[in-house]
Amino acid sequence: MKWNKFRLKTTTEAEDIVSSMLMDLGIQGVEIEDKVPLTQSDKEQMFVDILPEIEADDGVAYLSFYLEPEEDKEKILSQIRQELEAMSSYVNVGECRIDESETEDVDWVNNWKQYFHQFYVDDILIIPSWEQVKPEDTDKMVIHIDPGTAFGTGMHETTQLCIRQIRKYVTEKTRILDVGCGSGILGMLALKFGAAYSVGTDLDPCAIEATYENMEVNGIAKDQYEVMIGNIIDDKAVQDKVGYGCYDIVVANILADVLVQLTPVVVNQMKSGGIYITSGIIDDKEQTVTDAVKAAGLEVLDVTYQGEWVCVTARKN
Ligand SMILES: C[S@@+](CC[C@H](N)C(=O)[O-])C[C@H]1O[C@@H](n2cnc3c(N)ncnc32)[C@H](O)[C@@H]1O
Repeated sequence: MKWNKFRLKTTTEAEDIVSSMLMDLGIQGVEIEDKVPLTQSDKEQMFVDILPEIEADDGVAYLSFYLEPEEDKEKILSQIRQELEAMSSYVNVGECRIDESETEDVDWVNNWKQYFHQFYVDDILIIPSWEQVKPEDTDKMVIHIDPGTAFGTGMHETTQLCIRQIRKYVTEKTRILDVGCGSGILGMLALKFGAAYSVGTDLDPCAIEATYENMEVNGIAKDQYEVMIGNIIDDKAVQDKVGYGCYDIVVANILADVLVQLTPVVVNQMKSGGIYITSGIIDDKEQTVTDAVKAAGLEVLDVTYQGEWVCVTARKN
């Protein structure tokens, strides 16, 4: 289907209020493009692993929205112009030029793929499953990834922090539990590092589906990596299925506030002497998570950092 795309030029000062006005007029989904640096809180709230490079802020914001061909665009644009006129008495709405174009099917689901290309984390080649391994890389440790709509390209700092800690502690006897497996990247890499067995859990059915697909592309059998849907924090059936006292490593790359609830539960899944690797922690929340880890009876072994993100590694003694 073809869509009419409209791109409204305004200011960063007015972008939120203009965006709300568009929504109030019944427009579903407004894309905001600006160059305002993300705050710590934005980064935590967004917690996505693909972010395009951002240039210096110039105060300009573009709001894009789409209308279906049968919608009365002249009526809607006229309402928008009236609202912008009224707003201009109390906020700098800027130029308010509205450019129109026609676009083919909007591929909301796959647009991110333009930002995901093969790259290295240390000596590990992480490659989208639609790209080819170059001849000079065939001797490398390679992991093929298509996260679909789940998290876990390996590009995010927190995933990389977890990868390094898993590699540090994994042995050939390791049974690892990845809570919040997303694309399955951590559990699969643990197996490539030599672990015996991985279990992944996630709340999100798309993550479970992506993990199965990535296992297949990477030649990982279902008897090496078991994937379970559900919330281990409060679902006893999931806790029972995952099992108690049987993991050498538990990794959880989830936001700090979830880790605080998760830690006292998941400690029961760990063997004595087991390692707990947690990331997803923006630096403001480091203390909150280390406090929760200690309160659950774990000994903090290591705190590592990349950008504004933190990884806390602890042991169950
Ligand atoms: C940041 S992603 C991490 C994905 C992958 N492990 C990585 O490191 O790239 C966090 C994942 O945790 C999942 N999640 C959040 N809360 C959860 C919970 N209570 N139990 C299981 N999964 C959870 C989310 O659906 C998401 O897939």
